[in-house]
Amino acid sequence: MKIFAASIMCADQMNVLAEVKKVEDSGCELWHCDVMDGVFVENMALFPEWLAALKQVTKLPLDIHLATVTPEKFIPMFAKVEPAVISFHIEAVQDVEEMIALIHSYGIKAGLAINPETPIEAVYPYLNTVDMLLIMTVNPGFSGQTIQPATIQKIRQVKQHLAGWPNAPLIEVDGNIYDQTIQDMQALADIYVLGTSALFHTNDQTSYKERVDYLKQLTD
Ligand SMILES: O=C(CO)[C@H](O)[C@H](O)COP(=O)(O)O
Repeated sequence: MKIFAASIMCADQMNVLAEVKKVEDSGCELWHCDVMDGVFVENMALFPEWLAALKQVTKLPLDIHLATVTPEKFIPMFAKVEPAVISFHIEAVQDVEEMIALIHSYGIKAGLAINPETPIEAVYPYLNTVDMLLIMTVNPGFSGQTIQPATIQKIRQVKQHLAGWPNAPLIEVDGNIYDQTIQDMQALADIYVLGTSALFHTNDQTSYKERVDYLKQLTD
């Protein structure tokens, strides 16, 4: 069984408490939290105090994705929120190992995020030290985009590369994840981020729990 993470930026921001309850009852096991700085991506989202407030009202752990430049500035700020994992972008740093060590120094799991255009081989030197690989299947920044199909081959390739590794990092996928793309990924990922494509702001009348139950059986 795979893990599903609900993307909090996609929730109804005027009814966050109700959304928290519905997501907690749905079988999602993580909150995916996109932090956007308006520089690395052309959008802004989430700040430490907001996530600290979320942490007060939810029992689900936080999975923070820094879609930012200078993650070395943001990691200490967001470490205070005590998330389960912080991911940063390989495209945003010179010294990847240093950033992984900085996250680990707070006792937090480290994730390495990669954009659709970056060749998957770029992450290979770090797969021994990261806990999670976040493969963006759309360009980060905005919800509601269409998957870039070539990213599915990247997931397949890294999964083959990791075959047989005893402590392989978990593979998380984010961007336009829904029935069809989950099936196209053939259960290659470990963590699926659900945003507007499958969970929030859809016209689907079924409950979040019914949707997550259905999506989970597609990953078996
Ligand atoms: O990555 C993101 C934005 O950059 C969000 O997590 C994303 O919005 C996920 O969901 P969807 O693509 O279904 O809206």
